Amino acid sequence: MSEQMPAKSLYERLGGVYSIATVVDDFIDRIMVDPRLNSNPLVDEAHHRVSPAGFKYLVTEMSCWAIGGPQQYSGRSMYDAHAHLKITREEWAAFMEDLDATFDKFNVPQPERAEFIAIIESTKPDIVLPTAS
Ligand code: HEM
Repeated sequence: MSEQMPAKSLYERLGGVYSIATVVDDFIDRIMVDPRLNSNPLVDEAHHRVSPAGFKYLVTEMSCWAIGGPQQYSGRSMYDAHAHLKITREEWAAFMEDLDATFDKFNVPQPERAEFIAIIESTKPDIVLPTAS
């Protein structure tokens, strides 16, 4: 790439909000019914309490914000949104498998996938707490 051409943000490379919202839509539909996640009664309760549309809105907004889009994330911090759910490492692994399945479905290219996953992984210490084993 020449020096004059600034690198495109991950947000731009993924196709902006219309593409990202489509990916989030598929992903949230997947995780909300995943028995490996809903076997945690706290997650199951929350998955049935929050509206899918609102959940998708917040996850889309956060995703866009985290990867260089113009959006401002207006939701809670990752710690505040998840500490009460006592999410385990096994549940985290299931969540990441669901994410892979969604990326496969939309043929998200490997470099973009890896960048996105690195951002998600950076939130793990706030979501999977040591007390949850
Ligand atoms: C095993 C992993 C995860 C599970 C089971 C999970 C589940 C949930 C549930 C059930 C809620 C609703 C909580 C409530 O209102 O009581 C929630 C909120 C949320 N989650 Fe997750 N989550 C996981 C990981 C992540 C990750 C990695 C991200 C993004 C990096 C994320 C982003 C969000 C956002 C943006 C909200 C909404 C926050 C708000 O209401 O203000 N989650 N999650």
